[in-house]
Amino acid sequence: MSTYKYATLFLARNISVNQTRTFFSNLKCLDVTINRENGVAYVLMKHPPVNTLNMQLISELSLTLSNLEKSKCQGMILSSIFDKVFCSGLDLNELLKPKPERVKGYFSTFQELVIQLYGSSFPTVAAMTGHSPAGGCVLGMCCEYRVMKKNSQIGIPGSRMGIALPRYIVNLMSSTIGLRNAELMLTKGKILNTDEALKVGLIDEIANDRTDAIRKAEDFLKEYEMIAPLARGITKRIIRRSIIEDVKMNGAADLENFVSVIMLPEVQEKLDMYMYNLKNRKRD
Ligand SMILES: CCCCCCCCCCCC/C=C/CC(=O)SCCNC(=O)CCNC(=O)[C@H](O)C(C)(C)COP(=O)(O)OP(=O)(O)OC[C@H]1O[C@@H](n2cnc3c(N)ncnc32)[C@H](O)[C@@H]1OP(=O)(O)O
Repeated sequence: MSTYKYATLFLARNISVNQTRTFFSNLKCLDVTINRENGVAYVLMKHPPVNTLNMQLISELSLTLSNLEKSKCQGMILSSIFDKVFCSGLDLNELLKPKPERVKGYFSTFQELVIQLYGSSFPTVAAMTGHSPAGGCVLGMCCEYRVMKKNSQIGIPGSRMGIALPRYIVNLMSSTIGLRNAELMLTKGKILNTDEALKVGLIDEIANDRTDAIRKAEDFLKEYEMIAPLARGITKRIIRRSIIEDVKMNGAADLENFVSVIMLPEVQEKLDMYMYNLKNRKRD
């Protein structure tokens, strides 16, 4: 991200550039900055054009989370440098005509990222600056609070593509919006607009634009300033334990099962068609 863009991002919220420090400078798909005053980390995805979760972005997110845990950061805002898209989900190129070992490694790295983000000790907010389909929705659900820019879309279209989602994703959705809403949403592979997402509780607030999304995310984190981090972290882990333990127990079997489904000719055909439609659809 250019210095100008940084300056506008922080000055818009009365934080001087001097109050921030770049946490890592050698990441290709992320900008990670920490506000020295309050210890909040800004993790901004910057993998053009639409933050597709390729192996590099997933690995950098994972590395960053490990380092933030070690650095005792006080909170994290996960966002995107792009105004229209938060994250376009998993890289469909990884799912098309895949080699079994490669695709297994890919899903297992994503699964580890989900556990890491969902189980992080510090508070997390997703400032979703735009569309958040599938894997983008999953990243958001792993955070404790979600702010999404108006006129965006969010959801997981797995069923529409003939793919049953792994159990940990279904559990994550159920714990976010309740069993009934999760059933309706996931069995239909439904994508919601911002208002619908707010109504079912998939997001917590709507933002007018990117700056507003970041400001609302900061306001959420501010509420924790007077709360003891240890007590907060332990409570979060207790609440989140069942999903994390379930992934640890059943994640490997889920993965095997899921990979064999992805390799089925009929699923590959659907994915191929999906990709074709994506490349050839009318842009708005
Ligand atoms: C969907 C279920 C699959 C099941 C897999 C299960 C995995 C299990 C574990 C995880 C569970 C959670 C599920 C995750 C699954 C996924 O994440 S699969 C990916 C699903 N994502 C999508 O369907 C999003 C598709 N993209 C869009 O709808 C749009 O791109 C956008 C709304 C995000 C942005 O629109 P716009 O700004 O108009 O950009 P585009 O011109 O469409 O895109 C630019 C460019 O990027 C390519 N692209 C977009 N998304 C992806 C992607 N996910 N993978 C690969 N490539 C992608 C797009 O084709 C364009 O390329 P060209 O410029 O045409 O070459």
